[in-house]
Amino acid sequence: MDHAADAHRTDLMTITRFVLNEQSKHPDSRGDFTILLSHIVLGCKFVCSAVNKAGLAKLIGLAGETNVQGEEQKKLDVLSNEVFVKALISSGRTSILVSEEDEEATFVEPSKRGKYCVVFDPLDGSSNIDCGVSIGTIFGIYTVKDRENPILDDVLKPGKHMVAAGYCMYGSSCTFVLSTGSGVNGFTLDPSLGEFILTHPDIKIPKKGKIYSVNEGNAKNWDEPTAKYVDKCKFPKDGSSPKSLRYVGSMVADVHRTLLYGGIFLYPADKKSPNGKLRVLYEVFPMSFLMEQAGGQAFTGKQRALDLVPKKIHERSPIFLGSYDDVEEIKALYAAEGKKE
Ligand SMILES: O=P(O)(O)OC[C@H]1O[C@](O)(COP(=O)(O)O)[C@@H](O)[C@@H]1O
Ligand SMILES: [Mg+2]
Ligand SMILES: [Mg+2]
Repeated sequence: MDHAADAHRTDLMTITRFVLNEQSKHPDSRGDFTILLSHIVLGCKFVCSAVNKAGLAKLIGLAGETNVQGEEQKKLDVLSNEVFVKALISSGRTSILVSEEDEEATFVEPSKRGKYCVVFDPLDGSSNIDCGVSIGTIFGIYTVKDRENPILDDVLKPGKHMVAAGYCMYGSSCTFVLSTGSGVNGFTLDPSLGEFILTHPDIKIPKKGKIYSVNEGNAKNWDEPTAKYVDKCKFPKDGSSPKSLRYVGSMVADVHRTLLYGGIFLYPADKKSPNGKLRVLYEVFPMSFLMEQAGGQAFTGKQRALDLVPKKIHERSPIFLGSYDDVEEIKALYAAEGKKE
């Protein structure tokens, strides 16, 4: 690194500095959230490094092992889960953890408890892990009502009650996107500094987009409003240009592109999966929270996604999210369908 040329970079807005600035706006804050977030960020850096080395894992091992010949490698999603569970518990700021990888919620032992509950998908986009395509981590944060007595209802709450949500995308660059309920900000990892730097301040999703994103291989089983909507994207009758189709198959990557370029991401219900595929607590809610904070919308086919009240921690829901006007269109189609019934 050319230190003289890089001297000016010390005034960069790192994620820690950003969150400390936010914290200073709340005089009664004791820094618990800042500490929790720094542990999440550390987990993301660790997973980012493991993802970058994934193709070499058979040779050099993951998690810093140097000679693992003959030893079975940990799968990346299992490793990521361990990383986040440890990072979150050691923050001393959590009481309940819900991970996609664990059947049951984890209740943190009393001596390590704190005021937050974290729901997370440690590695999202599992079908893309082995071919080096973008994957990510998704998280949402609630507060616990009574720290002495955390209960499952502390996390079985509508997404609108989250105090923060975000994701980290392990792609051509490592990008961390965060909302604490007052807008959305994006940070990019500078590998030479090991710091996330604010690169996308105050992200606003375009009001209308030119891209739709869906697994069209499921079209045969879609309901009528979804089928009609996708047909309109391809054969618009109002003289506008057809939308482009982009589908990575990693929610983090598909939602990140939707957030920056505009458009709509759909994972609808179908005849085979009446509740869709994506999980309410750690996929649908955090992404819906970010979309609304960026000026977009998130809809389940029946209601505002953030109003859903989950009954189980791994519950699923159909989801349509993205640019305000594009989601308005699909809402109108579902409303018209409802009137027919
Ligand atoms: O392969 P499909 O059916 O299109 O599903 C893709 C969706 O499944 C997911 O991979 C599910 O997440 P996990 O990989 O965390 O299980 C999403 O990231 C993505 O949006
Ligand atoms: Mg996922
Ligand atoms: Mg996952």
